[in-house]
Amino acid sequence: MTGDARKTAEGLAYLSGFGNEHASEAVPGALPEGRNAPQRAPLGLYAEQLSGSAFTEPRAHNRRSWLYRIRPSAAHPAFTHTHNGWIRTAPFAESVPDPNRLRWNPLPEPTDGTDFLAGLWTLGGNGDAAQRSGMAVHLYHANASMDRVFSDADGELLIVPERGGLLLRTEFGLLGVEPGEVALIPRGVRFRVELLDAAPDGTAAPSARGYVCENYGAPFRLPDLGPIGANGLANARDFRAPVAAYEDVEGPVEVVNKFCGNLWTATYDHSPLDVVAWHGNHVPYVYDLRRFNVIGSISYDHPDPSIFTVLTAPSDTPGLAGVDFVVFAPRWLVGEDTFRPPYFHRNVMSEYMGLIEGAYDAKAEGFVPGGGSLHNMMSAHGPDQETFDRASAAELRPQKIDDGLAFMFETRWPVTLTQHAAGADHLQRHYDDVWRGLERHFRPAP
Ligand SMILES: O=C(O)Cc1cc(O)ccc1O
Ligand SMILES: [Fe+2]
Repeated sequence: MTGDARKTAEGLAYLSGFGNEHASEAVPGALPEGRNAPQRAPLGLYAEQLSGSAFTEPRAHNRRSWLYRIRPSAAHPAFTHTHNGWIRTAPFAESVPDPNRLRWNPLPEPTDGTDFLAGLWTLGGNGDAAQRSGMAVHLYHANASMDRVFSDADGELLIVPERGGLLLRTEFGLLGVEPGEVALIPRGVRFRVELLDAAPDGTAAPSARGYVCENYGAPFRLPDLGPIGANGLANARDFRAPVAAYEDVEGPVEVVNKFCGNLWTATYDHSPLDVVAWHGNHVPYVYDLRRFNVIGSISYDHPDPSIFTVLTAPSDTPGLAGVDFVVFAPRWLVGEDTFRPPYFHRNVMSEYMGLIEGAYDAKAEGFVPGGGSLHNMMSAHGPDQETFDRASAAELRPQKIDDGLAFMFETRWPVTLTQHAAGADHLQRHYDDVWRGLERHFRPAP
């Protein structure tokens, strides 16, 4: 069930644009013309709608796709409850919400035969999946491709690889996603995660690793640009959706469905990745973070990191995100008479940060690729002592920050940890010490 022997993202075709009404057919004539549900769909296919928003939501936010498939999704046996592995779901009540600054090293290497789903490890989250609000932070590590198929009724999945490329076989077609890129699987869309080859000779990467934001709330969208104008930040045309590609497989296929926090499994007698044509706007996509158009201060002061928002999942309160996905991409710093790294701060929003490669400009050491930090609501944080000392004394020439790629999931509610994250061996025990050496410099008299 894992398809081609060699797994590479080369040569995959894509459709360009964010939120578009895309249309694609893997077989000419598979997509009906002029209507969604003809009496008999072309080529003997079944027509089916997948709704990602209520039917009646405003047109600008309405999301649905029409799928033309070999079998309707309804043709499946009953799901039975299975074990949840390391996956947990909001509401999170396993641990006492922690006001401390917390930082983790990367997950340990997975045991042999760990696929993406078995290697999905929930750090924590907020809200309530059944109420369709809030989010969860997960990490993953995997050294095997999935044979099974997964779908998440609880939310959309923003996948942020840190190590190893992934091939996502979805109902809508194939997406390749490498470290430095992100992929989004919309709520309810079925997919399988396979590991891309690390080398052209077909050698698979020893393991893949990364982060996942599970967004239970309103789907991620591009932020408004306000006075920035019509262009900039993540440009819509750089988002890529797959072209239709289908599996025509008869035989047992395990399908795992995450529903209100639990995993349910059923063995289908065919592959549900059997969509021959589709059209609509509830679609998976990939985005290369290096395409992000970074906008910042060209005069003085360090702007708030909202300027680096790639995608925002709005709440019911204007300007208040359920979760923002923010990237700290390569950029020039030119601020005059300015402390250039991130400032000291306390924030009503809660900040989970991860590192895709290199280093992050607020932390001299200890924040490593594959690791992560959590600065919950109002916890005091900012540059570590070494960064503060260096930046306070630095000569303010134009400076290129191009030695790392960090990101943040910034959310409106505190993140409560799972028990396994709160007690993890890879939780750093002395993170507070990075701010310990910040001495007083106050001199009341000049
Ligand atoms: O805490 C962090 O490193 C993230 C962050 C970056 C920044 O440039 C300003 C504020 C902020 O929370
Ligand atoms: Fe912060």
